[in-house]
Amino acid sequence: MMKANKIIKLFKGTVIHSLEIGKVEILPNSLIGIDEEGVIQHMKSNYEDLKQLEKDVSSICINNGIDEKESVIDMGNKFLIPGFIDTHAHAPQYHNAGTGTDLPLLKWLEKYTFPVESKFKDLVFAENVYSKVVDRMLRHGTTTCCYYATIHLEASELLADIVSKRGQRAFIGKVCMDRHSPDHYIESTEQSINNTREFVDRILSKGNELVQPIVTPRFAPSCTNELMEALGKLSQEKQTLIQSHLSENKDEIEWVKSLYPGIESYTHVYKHFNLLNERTIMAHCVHLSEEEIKLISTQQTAISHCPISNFTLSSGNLDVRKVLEANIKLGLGSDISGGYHPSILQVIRDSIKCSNSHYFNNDNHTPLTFEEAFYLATVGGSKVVNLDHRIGNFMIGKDFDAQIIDPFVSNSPFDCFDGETLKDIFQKFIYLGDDRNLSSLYIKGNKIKF
Ligand SMILES: O=c1[nH]c(=O)c2nc[nH]c2[nH]1
Repeated sequence: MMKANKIIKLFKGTVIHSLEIGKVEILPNSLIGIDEEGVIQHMKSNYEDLKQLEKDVSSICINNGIDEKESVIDMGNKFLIPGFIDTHAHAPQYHNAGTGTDLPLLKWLEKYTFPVESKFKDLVFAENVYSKVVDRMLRHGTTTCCYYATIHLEASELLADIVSKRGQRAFIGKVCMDRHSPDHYIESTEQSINNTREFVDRILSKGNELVQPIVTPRFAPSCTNELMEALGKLSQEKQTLIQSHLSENKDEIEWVKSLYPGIESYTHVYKHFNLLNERTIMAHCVHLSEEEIKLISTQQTAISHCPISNFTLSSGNLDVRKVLEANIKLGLGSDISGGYHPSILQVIRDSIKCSNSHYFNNDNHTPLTFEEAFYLATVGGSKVVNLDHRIGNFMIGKDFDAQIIDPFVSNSPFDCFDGETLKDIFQKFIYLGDDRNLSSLYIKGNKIKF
């Protein structure tokens, strides 16, 4: 049984969240109370009698010894939604976001991505880019992010420190690459193993439960067997999450086939090295065979769907319906900077377009609805990072990771009209909203500056 702590803050107004895929609950006249740990202790909705709501506000304030004027946030005609969860982003690549959109994956890595990542050995350069990317993610309502850093130990730790300072919830990975990488951006096997262990220990020793290390073999082609094996063992020993890339681009898949002629498939390569389990997040997964989908499902591995990136690098389109039908954990990723936009709202829109494009070629594909895409950006993401008991929606006992959205802000990118329902306004926000609509942001109950 969860201990009910003293409520220190109340949020009054419309709450919108998902409890199950495809269903968005729109709950006017709601009351959410959080304790000093930022945990939701009270959640009641749909008061028909507003006097009763006010009575409850007063009695909660009296019972918890808090001042009504200071502790109650009346959201008025704004609404509360869960923070977005970005399940795949490359923090250093934010430097390049919006540029270098003309090449497919392997050429793009060589021409644009490795050169910029190699600059992160310079901590001044790193601090500038990392401060900006974390601030930008927060401004777009991303309360939890799975970040790739670079191969550099110190700069990766710096990213974790910046994230901690800003109060974001995140998984941070020091990238591992000990082969098929340029001379200016490669580590020895020994360096990669030792620095990853050191990185994991350093992050864990900081004791910030919101910021966790994640073991990060870049992708199978850039890691030797010895490194892959060591990373599988390390993540098992430390019980960390694992993130990598899988089946994004057809040339990449052919390359993996040539590197591992004896192994059944790209997905089986990760399985072979104990890197495909219930703590793993695989980005992209665009070209999986039926066998590979089955294996991912059996292993309870999660997929991060990155449609902006998949369109931009001309990688292909993930069939989300197939993934959902296989009962695979699925969330959304910006994949900065393969994906050019840091906003999960933009990723939601492209996930719907991606699914629609499947439908053009296959009548049996039911296109993703905006309600489903919103679920993937919130609850879906929470399952991907194995934190669905803590975040994703506003159930009692979960942490309060939330965005207060103002659809009527003076410079709003969309207009609302008389007679529109809350659902209409919410849908307009999903399709047309942006950071101008973000009024306040909370992570584990803390109000975040952005
Ligand atoms: O979209 C991607 N971005 C990357 O940085 C990367 N590295 C390997 N595979 C990758 N795919």
